[in-house]
Amino acid sequence: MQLSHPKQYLKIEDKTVLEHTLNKMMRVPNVCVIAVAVSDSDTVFDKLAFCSEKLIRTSGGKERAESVLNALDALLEYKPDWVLVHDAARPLVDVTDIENLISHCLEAQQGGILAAKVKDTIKRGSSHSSGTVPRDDLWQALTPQMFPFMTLRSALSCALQQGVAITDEASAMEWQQQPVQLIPGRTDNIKITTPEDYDLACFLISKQHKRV
Ligand SMILES: Nc1ccn([C@@H]2O[C@H](COP(=O)(O)OP(=O)(O)OP(=O)(O)O)[C@@H](O)[C@H]2O)c(=O)n1
Ligand SMILES: C[C@](O)(CO)[C@H](O)COP(=O)(O)O
Repeated sequence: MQLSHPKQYLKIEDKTVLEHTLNKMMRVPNVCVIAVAVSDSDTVFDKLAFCSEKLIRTSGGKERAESVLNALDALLEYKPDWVLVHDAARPLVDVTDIENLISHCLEAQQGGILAAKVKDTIKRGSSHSSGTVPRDDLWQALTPQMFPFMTLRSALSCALQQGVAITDEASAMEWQQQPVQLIPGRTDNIKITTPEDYDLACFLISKQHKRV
């Protein structure tokens, strides 16, 4: 985003991206505790006006997987059976989608992720296309991603120790041959990565607020 401050503190309407995201997670009845991985040098988080005893602050890591592992370590004392991992940069997530993910995982007793079927024609190449990729079984991984707590912790910890590339929790579970259900989620659950995503997120949040 080429910003001077972390993108989770960009304002959308009267709140930061992070507050919008956390408000969504706090509305999910099954969520008992939320660990937020925040850089140790961050001075903004503690000034945000969250009034929830559900929230705990943990240290962020250099990579996403390290942040997640730190957060899982902080949750150990609560002895959770399951955990949902969500990107701060996805404030548009739909609470009904999260509840649907939770139901599927609990019913099947298997982990799963919100995901969206790829709907565009996909090309392979750098400056020129070297071909079109069949997309019948291609999905875009979204978050939250929900897994049995101890299995995820051990998969992430082994993957980090062995230098395996982990861009989401599902990749650590796949590497350990653990099942990952693909649960269709709304495609407007976008990750704010570029300035265009931010503009779209502002528009979508105002639309969501008009619906509620
Ligand atoms: N060291 C890191 C990096 C990322 N994340 C989390 O991973 C999510 C997805 O990462 P992404 O936003 O794609 O990556 P960043 O490195 O945060 O951002 P950017 O690509 O815009 O630089 C973020 O919302 C954040 O919640 C994290 O916890 N710790
Ligand atoms: C978890 C994720 O948002 C799923 O789409 C994504 O993998 C985050 O990874 P990034 O490499 O930080 O974009």
